[in-house]
Amino acid sequence: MADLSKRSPALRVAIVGLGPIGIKVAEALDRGIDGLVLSAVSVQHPDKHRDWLAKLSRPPAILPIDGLAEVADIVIECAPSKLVRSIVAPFVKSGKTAVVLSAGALLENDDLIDLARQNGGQIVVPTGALIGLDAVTAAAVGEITSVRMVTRKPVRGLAGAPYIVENNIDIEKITEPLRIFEGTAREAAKGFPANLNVAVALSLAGIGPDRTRLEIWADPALTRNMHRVEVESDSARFSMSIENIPSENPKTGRITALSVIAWLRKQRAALRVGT
Ligand SMILES: NC(=O)C1=CN([C@@H]2O[C@H](COP(=O)(O)OP(=O)(O)OC[C@H]3O[C@@H](n4cnc5c(N)ncnc54)[C@H](OP(=O)(O)O)[C@@H]3O)[C@@H](O)[C@H]2O)C=CC1
Ligand SMILES: O=C([O-])CC(=O)C(=O)O
Repeated sequence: MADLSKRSPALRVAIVGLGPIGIKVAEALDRGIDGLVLSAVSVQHPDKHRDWLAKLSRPPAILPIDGLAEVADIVIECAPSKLVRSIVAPFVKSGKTAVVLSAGALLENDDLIDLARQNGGQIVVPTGALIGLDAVTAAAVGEITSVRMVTRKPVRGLAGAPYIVENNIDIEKITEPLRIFEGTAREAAKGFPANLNVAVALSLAGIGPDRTRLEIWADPALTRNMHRVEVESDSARFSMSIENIPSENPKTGRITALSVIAWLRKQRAALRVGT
């Protein structure tokens, strides 16, 4: 039988944003993840979510973002990228953990990483909609010579991106696959802030946002968001690809929420697999 006296108190988790990612993570926490409890959520329109939240077995508090650090040890950011700073700073400043899905925003707010370092906090970028960041971080312990990613998305998954608007690309009129972007992960984060967090996560795991190269294709025949990554290093050469089924938000792959749930399950697990 488990010796209950050896158990640490439950880690309190807060979620910002109840879009497709936040809802799935909240449901998983409410069903039960060993040693974790959902203490609070923050949303833009609380009235839209009140009924749903009341049906959870342990409804969390609905709080403004600046009230979360008082009631939680971990915050999961699954909200618009402009909110990353206001969500992450209070947690890492008090030595706590912030899980960031809008990874692109970390490039313009990289002082948050110093803030975490100085205060014993931690910023976690989960694998999210991508694949194989464990292999990329392992290869980066040695020397990586190149990381290339090719993303292919249905037109719906790219609509509204600033790069498309600024360059007057009429993606609705595309009838065959078209390469609409070629550049670095840093450039992609600016041009596609809600569509290419994965490229930034890959760059942070490997050789950084200025050396990670990316192509983006709009493909009207696709129904899935596809990412193919190729890595050359002094320990291994590998390529990986993933075909993501979109969630209710066509920009967000279903697997993203599952990646966060998998990370949460590891926090108090007796066996952790993968780095
Ligand atoms: N790293 C990765 O692999 C991936 C990252 N992402 C990123 O994850 C993030 C979340 O995506 P997704 O789940 O699709 O979310 P959505 O974009 O569909 O929803 C955003 C949520 O944020 C909430 N929100 C907006 N403004 C505020 C505010 N001021 N205060 C509190 N909450 C607010 C909204 O509240 P309300 O419902 O009340 O309007 C909504 O619930 C996005 O930035 C996306 O780009 C997505 C896929 C993969
Ligand atoms: O990176 C993102 O923000 C989303 C993405 O590509 C995906 O879900 O496949």
